[in-house]
Amino acid sequence: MKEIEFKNVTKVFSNDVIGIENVSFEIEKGEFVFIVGRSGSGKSTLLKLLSSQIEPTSGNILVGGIDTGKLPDYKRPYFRRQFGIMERELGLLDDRTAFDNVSLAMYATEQPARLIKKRVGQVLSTTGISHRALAFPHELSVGETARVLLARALVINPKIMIVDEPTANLDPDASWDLMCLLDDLNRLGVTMIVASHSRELVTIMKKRVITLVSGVKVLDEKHGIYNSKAMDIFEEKRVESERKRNQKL
Ligand SMILES: Nc1ncnc2c1ncn2[C@@H]1O[C@H](COP(=O)(O)OP(=O)(O)OP(=O)(O)O)[C@@H](O)[C@H]1O
Repeated sequence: MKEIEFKNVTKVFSNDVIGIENVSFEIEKGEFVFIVGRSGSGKSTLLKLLSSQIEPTSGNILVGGIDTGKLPDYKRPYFRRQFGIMERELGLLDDRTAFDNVSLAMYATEQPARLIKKRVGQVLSTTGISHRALAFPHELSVGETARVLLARALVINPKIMIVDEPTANLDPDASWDLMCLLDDLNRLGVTMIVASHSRELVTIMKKRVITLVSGVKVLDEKHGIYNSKAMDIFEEKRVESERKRNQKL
């Protein structure tokens, strides 16, 4: 079943910078998809469009068959609850423990305190960080922080996980453990969309890989790899056609 559809989606920011250009793809329920590309290629823009944190300039984004552009404002908060978002920009609150940081994400769901406590305990255990539940963010290692961020994204029981650079700044062992955790969650049925710079991990995982070059989707492979050669070729072609365009002007 199609869970996500991007139809000719373009995002141009207010300064005329193109985030992504004419991108189309479909993602099935329960898929694991990597979004790869060099810095500035549009990975975060794509993820933010998907979770309705920003609006497309043109094109359509459908989630569960619903066109997000046609969603009335009053339905948006409920709509967003189907996404668990793990982004470093959405950091932890310094003056709250790991446990409280994760609990806060559940307050909007208006569940009783007893249930929130139970659910947070479960999720901290799933992400392997319950032993640090009472630690404050400055007392956590980078790897532990990543696990708390993951727990916070998971606690609302999302259908779709949007994960931006989960292994940034992690050592190889911690990166691998975290990737395996994402894989385990995916096997439980959560659709997983992960932007990553990690050449080795993307290649080892053998998942679907969507490759962006300068905001354009250039590859979409079922059991893909982090294909930096393809990125170079497409980047060269882009520069060449831009040069030709400029010469004509
Ligand atoms: N809010 C914004 N306003 C203006 N330009 C933006 C904005 N957000 C992103 N951009 C630009 O859009 C392009 C794509 O950025 P994006 O953050 O999506 O890339 P990325 O692939 O996630 O990069 P990185 O790997 O470095 O995080 C870049 O040229 C960036 O400068």
